[in-house]
Amino acid sequence: MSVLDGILAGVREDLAQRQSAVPLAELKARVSDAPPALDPLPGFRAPGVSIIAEVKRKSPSKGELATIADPAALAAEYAAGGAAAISVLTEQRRFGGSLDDLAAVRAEVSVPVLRKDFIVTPYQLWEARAWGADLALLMVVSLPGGLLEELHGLALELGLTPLVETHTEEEIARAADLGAEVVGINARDLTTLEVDRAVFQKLAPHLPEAAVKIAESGVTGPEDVAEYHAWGADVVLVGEALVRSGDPRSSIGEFISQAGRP
Ligand SMILES: O=P(O)(O)OC[C@@H](O)[C@@H](O)c1c[nH]c2ccccc12
Repeated sequence: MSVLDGILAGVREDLAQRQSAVPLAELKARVSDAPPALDPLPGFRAPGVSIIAEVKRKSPSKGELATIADPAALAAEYAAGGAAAISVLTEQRRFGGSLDDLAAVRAEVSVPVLRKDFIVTPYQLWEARAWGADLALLMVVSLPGGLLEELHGLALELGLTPLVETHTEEEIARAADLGAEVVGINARDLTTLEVDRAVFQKLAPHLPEAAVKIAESGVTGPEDVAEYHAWGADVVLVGEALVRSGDPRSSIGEFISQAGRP
């Protein structure tokens, strides 16, 4: 079983528990009372590079990254540093996240918030919207056949901006067929956990010209952000380097200014 298969098995078990605790009707009621979702596109399309800053406690490849007792406070630092959006990992077993983290971050920041999780069912999109997300991650690798189209359509219906994540040329072709407006290339291969930022360099030319292009993973410092930007990234998603930074607010400032330099 690949790493991804193992993660998805745990996701489905945890999902079953949540579904019995919180019926879909309850989520739908919350969604109908929810304020409109925020549009991330203006921030993503701003001149220079934009940063999505991630709240990430741990990962399958590195284990514990940071003790984040107050995700809202961290997200506030990210927003103060100029992050165009905040990514909140909500997968519990491997990443130590939760929907409570999402709700806490939503209550704190006024920039768009991404639910970063292994979303494989409609219920999880209703959860994302009910707990305040403005974007939801759709990983092409875990959405075979018509499921990608189904969830992409539902996300749009709910007012969520889908971030369609790819890692291969074939997956980019599927995202393009979808008409995806926001397409990420994850430098990390989720079946092996290997990270190679050059994957973005190689595949970026295949991204739909009109799409917002997002480079994900493997950033260790400002020079990596500048390189992703030079390779065509409009947006760079950073987790580990920020949760481990002593001063995430100024780290984000460096990422943005360094990439902006000619
Ligand atoms: O910590 P990094 O190397 O900066 O990576 C952040 C982010 O790209 C990564 O957490 C991620 C990208 N796509 C995902 C899908 C599921 C879980 C996690 C991810």
